[in-house]
Amino acid sequence: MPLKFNISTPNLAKLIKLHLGPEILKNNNAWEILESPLSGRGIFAVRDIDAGEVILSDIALTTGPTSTSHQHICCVCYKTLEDIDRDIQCKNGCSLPLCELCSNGSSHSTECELFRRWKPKEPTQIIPQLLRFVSIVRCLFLGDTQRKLLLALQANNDKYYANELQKVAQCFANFPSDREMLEYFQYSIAAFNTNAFEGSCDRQQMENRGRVRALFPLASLLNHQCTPNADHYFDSPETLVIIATRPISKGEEIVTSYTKLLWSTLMRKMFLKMTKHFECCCPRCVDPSENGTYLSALFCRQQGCKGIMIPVQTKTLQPDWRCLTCESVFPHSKMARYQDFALNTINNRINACSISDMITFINDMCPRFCPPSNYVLVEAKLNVIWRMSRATTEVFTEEQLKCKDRYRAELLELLEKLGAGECTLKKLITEERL
Ligand SMILES: C[S@@+](CC[C@H](N)C(=O)[O-])C[C@H]1O[C@@H](n2cnc3c(N)ncnc32)[C@H](O)[C@@H]1O
Repeated sequence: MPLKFNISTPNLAKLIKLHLGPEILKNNNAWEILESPLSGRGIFAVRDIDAGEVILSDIALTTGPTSTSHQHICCVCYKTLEDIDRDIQCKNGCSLPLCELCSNGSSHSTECELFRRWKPKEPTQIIPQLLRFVSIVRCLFLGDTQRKLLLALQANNDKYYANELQKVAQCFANFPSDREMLEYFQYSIAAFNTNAFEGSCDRQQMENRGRVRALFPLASLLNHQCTPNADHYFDSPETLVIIATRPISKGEEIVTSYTKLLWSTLMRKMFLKMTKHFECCCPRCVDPSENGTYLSALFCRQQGCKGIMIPVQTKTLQPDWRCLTCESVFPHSKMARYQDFALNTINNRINACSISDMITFINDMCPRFCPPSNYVLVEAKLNVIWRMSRATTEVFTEEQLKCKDRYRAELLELLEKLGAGECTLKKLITEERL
């Protein structure tokens, strides 16, 4: 089969239904695949859908561990491997982390054999690039329908994806040089980077599972909007569920966000351009006030002025900035330096401070150099709520608990202004399951 499978949209829909099978399709019929005015193919509602309703469930083509987990997980069942000092690598010498149960099962044997044949140069180390490559190697083992689906997905061309394969090749003494196989890997890397979902597959935090990276043929057709009408969660490592965050009318395109909801417009634009190769022109992106949230805002650089500055043009990545009070205009280069300063100062603290120092820093220091609406400060507050809801031994003062409640109320108000509806972030903040 040639690399890249050209298929009409109706035939792609048939193939996806074949992949999902009748049992899964039974309660999975609120959607259809059509050409999208946003880009290529998209998913559309065939009936009115309520907020909170499940729109669709999708079954992965392949899954694998992510490279960024702070704790090692089994690369087959994704359960966290408790004691990192214990021998957690595959007993047969492929170098991948594996739990006791999966090391005795058969699911890992084919990829294990390949890894051993390619000879990892550092077999006693767990190398992040190789963890990320597991999901790509598994594309070799797809059945006919699943392979056709993989090759029918959009796969953006990017020189960094070639680097990704090169870096993997350098980790092995005997990596294949066969052109067909390398092209298949290259294509699979591009398809993953364009379409894959990453997330925790332990929604209830009961199974002790880590983060997974997976490619879903139907959910890969979801286009992006910065204020989306749908969100997702992993029901298991192989199952992705898409839910409506607000009521969706029959005929409306179902869209998710590829970025974090609380990022500023410039941050989202840069991320989408660099990683997904498009410029978003949704209503949120063209509103300089960012739905009245002023997530980009920085203090005016004019001496004596206490106003806030926002980017004035919405189409460029290097806009001029204008003060809403004194109307001074500053070039992006100057404001970008100032934004970087705020970002680095706050992020350095996030990584190094205790929770109580972080609260003091947010309340007493940040207002001197960063408007409260700026997305970096918003993310810092989110981080405090997250750490406080996870802390099991620390005892907080009444004052600190009040701060947490205030941050929560501010964040919920922000999500309301953005029209984010019943999104996963709102649920996590409300239920303190961040
Ligand atoms: C996950 S795919 C979405 C499905 C894709 N439309 C297709 O036909 O397979 C992601 C790609 O779709 C395109 N895309 C998604 N949302 C878009 C939007 N709002 N505006 C322009 N292009 C978009 C971009 O090229 C992006 O890299």
